[in-house]
Amino acid sequence: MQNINELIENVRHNEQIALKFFDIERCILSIGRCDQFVSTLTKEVQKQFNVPFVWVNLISEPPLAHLVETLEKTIGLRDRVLFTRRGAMIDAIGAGNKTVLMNQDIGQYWEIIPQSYRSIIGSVAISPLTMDGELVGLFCQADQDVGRYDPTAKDTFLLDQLSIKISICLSNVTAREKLEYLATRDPLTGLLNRRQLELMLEREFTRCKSQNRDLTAVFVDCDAFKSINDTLGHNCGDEVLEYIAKRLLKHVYKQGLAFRFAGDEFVFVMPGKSYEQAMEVADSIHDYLHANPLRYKSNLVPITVSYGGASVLSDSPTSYKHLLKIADERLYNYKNNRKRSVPTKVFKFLNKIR
Ligand SMILES: Nc1nc2c(ncn2[C@@H]2O[C@H](COP(=O)(O)OP(=O)(O)OP(=O)(O)O)[C@@H](O)[C@H]2O)c(=O)[nH]1
Repeated sequence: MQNINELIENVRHNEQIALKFFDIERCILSIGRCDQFVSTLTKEVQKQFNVPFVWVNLISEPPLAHLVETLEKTIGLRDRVLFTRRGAMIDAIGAGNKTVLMNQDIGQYWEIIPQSYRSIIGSVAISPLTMDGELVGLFCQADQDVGRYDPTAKDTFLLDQLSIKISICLSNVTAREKLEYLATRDPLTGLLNRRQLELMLEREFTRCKSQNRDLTAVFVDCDAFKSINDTLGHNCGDEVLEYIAKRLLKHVYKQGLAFRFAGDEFVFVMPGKSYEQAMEVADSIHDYLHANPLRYKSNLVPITVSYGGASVLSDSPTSYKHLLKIADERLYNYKNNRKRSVPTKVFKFLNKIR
């Protein structure tokens, strides 16, 4: 008789858990952004099951590589998401792709645990997150109490069910983000595309004008790019564009955004920065490229760029398109003035290997 009561009690308990799973799934199923997904998932599980520490580990390679930038930039996700080697994940859960419970020697798996939790947690449940059968992450729940996720006493069936649901939702959000990434980025350099430049500039231009705040846009164009293509080939040309794009990102990072405008033309935009401040950044990009030729096969390809900028406060443009037009004209003037001087280094090099 007691067994039947126990059985009924178990069924009730499982039904309650299934309802909680349903609530969690309902909250995360239609989320389109990975930062909201991680934030909502971890908070919902904390709330529904009263778990003090919940976080996910994700790989930083495909198919999740495009999520890294957003997730690392989101301040509220500190301790909620870690980018971890797949090897470290396999070390923790083995090859079985099943939930593992631990309350001893947790320290040896430090790579998969946020630093601030390492000395506090007494037990942890680690569940695999998979996409197309491949391990891509771990869903982790932990408590100070060593008995909460005791490997000798607990069945992991329900936790495995939860991790399957989370894996399906992760696949959905990843696919949505991938589509958005492809629609907003230049496929060669990974920089934001021209459409995004126009959307961002239109928004920021209105905001800066109304707040009497500065905003500077700078065109950057590779010198003699056609000759690089013609002499060393299209692949080399592609590498030059990628090299310039990386440099732009490095110098503009945290102060603004960089875009591929068209062909060998790039634009960076710095809200809140004056013309002089943005020009200093352009100078430093130019100087770096000038001093560091690109290594392509057995060649060191010299690269120089021309640039021209315009800003809201010093040029008083009437629209964001006008701002871009002024910057483009300055680039054109700069290029024409320099044509006879600096790029000679590039031409000399190209003539030598022709
Ligand atoms: N490799 C490569 N070439 C491209 C790409 N997009 C455009 N191009 C080429 O870039 C070249 C741009 O030529 P131009 O606008 O004359 O530029 P340039 O030779 O740098 O001339 P100046 O700007 O006057 O110094 C064209 O030959 C395009 O075919 C690309 O994605 N990859």
